[in-house]
Amino acid sequence: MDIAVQASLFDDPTEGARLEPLGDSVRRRALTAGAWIDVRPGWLQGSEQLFADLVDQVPWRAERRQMYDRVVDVPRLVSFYAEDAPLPDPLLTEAKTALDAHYRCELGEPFATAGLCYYRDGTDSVAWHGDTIGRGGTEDTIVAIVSLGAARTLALRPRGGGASLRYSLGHGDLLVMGGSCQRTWEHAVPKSTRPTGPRISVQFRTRGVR
Ligand SMILES: O=C(O)CCC(=O)C(=O)O
Ligand SMILES: [Fe+2]
Repeated sequence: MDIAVQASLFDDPTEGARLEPLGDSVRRRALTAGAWIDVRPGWLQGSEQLFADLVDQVPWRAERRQMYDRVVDVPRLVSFYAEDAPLPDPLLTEAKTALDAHYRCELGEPFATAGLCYYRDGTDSVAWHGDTIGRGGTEDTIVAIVSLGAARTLALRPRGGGASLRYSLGHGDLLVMGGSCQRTWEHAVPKSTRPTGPRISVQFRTRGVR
């Protein structure tokens, strides 16, 4: 291929999105109580156009969510893709396939659903919670999060108190919560007072975990 043509292919944001191999590029951090976090920065490369397509094409809706004993408004937009629902972009299907291959032995089942969240700016957020609706409240599970767009903080803290951890996630980063993380730890995306660009997070979960 002509070098000029090749260069223009790489420059074209619509052609750019691709997944790096996972393999041993994933770093695990053991938390307390059998919880763990895997991190793979920059897993999804060149996702600018994918981000713009998802903003335009996903049927976003406002969220209300059960938080402890109440149903509250959550300041962000969401869209849920149930098991077998076609995902809004083939790259997300590819991501699910790669995560299935990487976690299948440990997880014992495939990822089934995809929850998409759209944080329009720093005032959008999600409060401290675990994904405990369904099996995540009683069993170990794995929730894999791919982050697109501007970086936001994902904070984690042990239930019952203790120091929190903060990860800056955007631009194709992968963070995976595993083991007892949903029931022994909580996570949140805090509001940001700094000017903050939009972020989309894609959470892959197993059947019966929300
Ligand atoms: O935006 C994120 O990365 C986290 C989203 C989340 O925790 C949830 O929707 O349950
Ligand atoms: Fe969550």
